[in-house]
Amino acid sequence: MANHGEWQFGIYFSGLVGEKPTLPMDYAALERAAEAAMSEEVWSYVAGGAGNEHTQRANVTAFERWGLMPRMLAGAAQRDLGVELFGHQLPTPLMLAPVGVIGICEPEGHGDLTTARAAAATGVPMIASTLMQDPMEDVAAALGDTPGWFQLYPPNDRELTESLVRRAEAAGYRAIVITLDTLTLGWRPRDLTIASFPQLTGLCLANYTSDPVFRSRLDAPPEEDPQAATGLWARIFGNQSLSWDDLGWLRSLTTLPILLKGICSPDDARRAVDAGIDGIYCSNHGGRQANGGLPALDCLADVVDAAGDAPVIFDSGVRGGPDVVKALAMGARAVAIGRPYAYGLAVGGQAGIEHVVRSMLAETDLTMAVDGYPTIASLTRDALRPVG
Ligand SMILES: Cc1cc2nc3c(=O)[nH]c(=O)nc-3n(C[C@H](O)[C@H](O)[C@H](O)COP(=O)(O)O)c2cc1C
Ligand SMILES: CCCCCCC(=O)C(=O)O
Repeated sequence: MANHGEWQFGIYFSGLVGEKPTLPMDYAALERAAEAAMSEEVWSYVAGGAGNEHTQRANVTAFERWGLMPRMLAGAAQRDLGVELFGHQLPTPLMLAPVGVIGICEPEGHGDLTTARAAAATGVPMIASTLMQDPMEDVAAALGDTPGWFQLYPPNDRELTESLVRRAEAAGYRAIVITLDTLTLGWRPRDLTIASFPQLTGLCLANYTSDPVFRSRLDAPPEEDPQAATGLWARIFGNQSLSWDDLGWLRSLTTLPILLKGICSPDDARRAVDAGIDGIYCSNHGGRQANGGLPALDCLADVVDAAGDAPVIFDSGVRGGPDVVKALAMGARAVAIGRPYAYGLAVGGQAGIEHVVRSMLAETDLTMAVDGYPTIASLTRDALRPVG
């Protein structure tokens, strides 16, 4: 079992003293290193967002509009970052958001397995995307004891949807995250310019090509006719007619907790909880889908209030420890990162993801130490003030 405590600031820092770090120590440097490490196609796809990327930038700057109120003599010499989620105790509130196509961020093309190994080494749960280069069963095995959740893009084929959910359950994933904000792809000018998207997604269909229902829909096995498999995937991927009426059926497929990802409206959060959904994932997909919308952070507090007792997971724009702390203070139960760990993978493989995760946790821990918040429960909205 890995020493998950390695992220604690004192331990992590002592490992760095006396050595010039070989991996970037701040987000801007990480971005520069990732751009240098990736091909133009991969960089455009991963770093890019919808439209002129206003929402993507606003996701990040929204955190600058909130300041943490430092409290003195608050008993924060020892911190406990543990949180409870669906009956499981997690060592920290950080999670790895689903990043489909992450295999393209490393030359060998097994980025999903590498991510799972980094998750296992750090104890930070991974949310495995439907769009992976390795089947979900292999990724679950690489996670070991570290929790994995399965992110579902519900296809336009009920039998296939059911098969994917049952496989996730059998493989040991502990929750199903249904992404609702990408039933069709957003307007992404960088990808439209480079026209690389079809080739990139065609590489990430392992969960489909390994599925008996998907295979039964093809005249020839995907190994013999990959083009037909990609064509079928393109036809069934997006279920744009999915509606609130389908939630009961999705709920009936599994006893695992179900979360809905892409929820920014408090009305939607309320409706989801009323429909028996167990958790809300407040996110605008890192600004990759709809441009011109609100920064996800601006939606978080209302979504938390509407969700009642249901836990809320947050992502979009989290770039460092203080952002994690602010989202928790707004009421998120856990906070996920997307691009930061994809960049870590590109820059340093498994060690690169671990570095990004441990740095973010060390900075979260240190922020809580310096600002006087010993536990996640001590972080309430009272810890936040609008800047200016
Ligand atoms: C390259 C890339 C691929 C993504 N693929 C998925 C996916 O397969 N499923 C999903 O629900 N979200 C996906 N997302 C969105 C992330 O889960 C997350 O919402 C977003 O990255 C958070 O914003 P951040 O990148 O600013 O941290 C993807 C994001 C990126 C950058
Ligand atoms: C046709 C839609 C593919 C979605 C690919 C993965 C994803 O979510 C992303 O943001 O990119």
